[in-house]
Amino acid sequence: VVEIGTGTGVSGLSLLRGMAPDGVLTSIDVDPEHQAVAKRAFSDAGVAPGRARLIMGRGVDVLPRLTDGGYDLMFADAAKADYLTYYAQGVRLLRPGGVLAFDDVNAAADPARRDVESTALRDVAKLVREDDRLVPLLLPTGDGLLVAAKI
Ligand SMILES: C[S@@+](CC[C@H](N)C(=O)[O-])C[C@H]1O[C@@H](n2cnc3c(N)ncnc32)[C@H](O)[C@@H]1O
Repeated sequence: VVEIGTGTGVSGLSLLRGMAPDGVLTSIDVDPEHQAVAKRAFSDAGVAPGRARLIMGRGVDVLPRLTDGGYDLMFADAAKADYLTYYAQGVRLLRPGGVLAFDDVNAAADPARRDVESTALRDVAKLVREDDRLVPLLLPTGDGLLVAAKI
């Protein structure tokens, strides 16, 4: 699994709990303090050190360095304005059958919102919907989780 937006590790712990026992979480965040808190949360929860690979940096800079087809799931919960890059990189990173997940997409549902983040979220939702390589699904959880399986 690759995650963009480690935060304090709440989503990372859920992802780790849902993964195979030997599954590895690669989690990216620009903020070293957030990653330090997440690292502690993982260790307090008994996660073996080798199962969580925390990479500090911007998603747009780190994702291109990761291996093609090497991941089962990508979870995006970081810079909304960069979601277009997360989408393009995510399709490359997933193996067939893998899943892309974008958090907070309904935050941009109002077309009157024209800020960079809202526009990027709407653009990603449209691209995912129209992408023949993906089967999308919008889950009404929180601010909306856009999920798409790669076929
Ligand atoms: C909403 S929080 C993530 C919460 C986390 N996924 C969870 O549920 O526990 C967003 C995180 O994205 C990080 N972030 C912001 N811009 C980023 C960027 N350009 N690249 C990577 N991480 C970024 C922030 O430092 C913050 O920790």
